[in-house]
Amino acid sequence: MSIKVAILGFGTVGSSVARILCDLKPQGVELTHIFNRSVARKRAEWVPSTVTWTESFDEVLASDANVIVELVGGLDPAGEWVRRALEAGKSAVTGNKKLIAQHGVELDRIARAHGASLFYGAAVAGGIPVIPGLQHGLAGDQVTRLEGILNGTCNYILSRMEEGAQFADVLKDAQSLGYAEANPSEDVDGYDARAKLVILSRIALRADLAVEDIPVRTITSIAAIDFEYAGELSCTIRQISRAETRGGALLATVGPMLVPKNSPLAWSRGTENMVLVGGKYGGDVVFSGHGAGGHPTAVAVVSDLITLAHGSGNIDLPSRKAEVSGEFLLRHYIRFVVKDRPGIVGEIAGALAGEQINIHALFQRPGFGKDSLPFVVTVEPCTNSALKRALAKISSAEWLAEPPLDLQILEPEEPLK
Ligand SMILES: NC(=O)C1=CN([C@@H]2O[C@H](COP(=O)(O)OP(=O)(O)OC[C@H]3O[C@@H](n4cnc5c(N)ncnc54)[C@H](OP(=O)(O)O)[C@@H]3O)[C@@H](O)[C@H]2O)C=CC1
Ligand SMILES: N[C@@H](CC=O)C(=O)O
Repeated sequence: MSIKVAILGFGTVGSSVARILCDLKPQGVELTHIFNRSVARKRAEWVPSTVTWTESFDEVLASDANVIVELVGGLDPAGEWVRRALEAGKSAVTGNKKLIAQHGVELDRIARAHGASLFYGAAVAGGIPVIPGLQHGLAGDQVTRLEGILNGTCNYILSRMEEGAQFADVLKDAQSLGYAEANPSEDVDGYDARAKLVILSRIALRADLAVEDIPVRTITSIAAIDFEYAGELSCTIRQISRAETRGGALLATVGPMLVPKNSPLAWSRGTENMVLVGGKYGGDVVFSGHGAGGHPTAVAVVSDLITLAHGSGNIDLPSRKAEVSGEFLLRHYIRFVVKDRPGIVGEIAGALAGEQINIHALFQRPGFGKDSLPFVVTVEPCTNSALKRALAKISSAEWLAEPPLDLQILEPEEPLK
């Protein structure tokens, strides 16, 4: 089978897809159209003259291109364009995790109803073949657990902060290198990773989760001092996404966590992503590689195009709607910054004891002024809600110089009692 391809969106990923198609010329894949707003400024001399540059989606829809590659991003108007293309019987390939997390099930239904296919291998973990790996390679297992690093921008920021860089500087670098989303809050506040976790949960756990049900935490509250205290616990800090089935329940969460330095997750640097998949029959499988950036992501898009050109469709793995709980039972790291005076630790211990939460350790580095003194309390495994109630009891204490930072510590979880 031969496919004619129209790329929608000639930005970081779209231009890399065009570049790879022009360089590799994969058999049966012909680039025919490039669509972008104000397209004249996008023209590149390395694109063959046979390719039509256009600002009109209707022109693409009316053309003989039978596959659209949506790399515009966001829900609107990109979602409407994908829907209209599928309804016209054209297949679609996209890297748009926001769209697939929220409307993937419905778009897949539309594709099947019109004899088309919908591929989104680039939507999770950039160039790492985790989606085809789950859809094909692990379809024969019963996956019960997903855990990993799903956002390259956060990993880039946190691994650079670990080396001493400042948050604002590294975020700027991530934006200029094309890793960050158009609105970087999607990355640093956890929404991008959450959308990816929803997609992976659908494929691997066969659970259809509502995006907004998964608790997310921002990485913007992490400070240099947290890497120092994390180091004293033989840990570093990474944005971790987790989902697992436990009994009848589904637990899921996204946010910065303390990761033991001997965990493979701690070794990931820069834009590397890593996904650990736990299967009932096959045990653990790890996927890793570059999760952001034009070329790695474009590899996933071009691989989807080659799969389509070979006439292969997706395996239908039905998912069921599932309710989410964020109540993992884990140790926590709590960093306080206080206006120092006697009795503070006693008040904290009292608030924790009121929720049956036991202190595990207490760290206080010398060398800080009394007006803004950071110290850390770690606690034995407890749920988020119990800890939240305990911290609420001291939230208006006059000695708090800033709200406490609470991070889960990633380690094998104690069995639920
Ligand atoms: N960058 C990455 O590392 C990865 C990105 N993705 C996903 O891939 C998609 C594209 O990302 P990326 O290439 O980084 O984004 P960019 O912002 O670099 O590219 C988007 C392109 O779409 C164009 N565009 C935006 N809105 C419109 C519109 N309304 N009409 C016509 N053209 C429009 C933009 O034009 P203009 O230049 O005028 O803004 C730009 O050329 C997103 O869904 C993203 O989440 C997935 C994995 C990794
Ligand atoms: N902004 C995203 C890009 C890839 O999905 C990220 O940083 O991971």
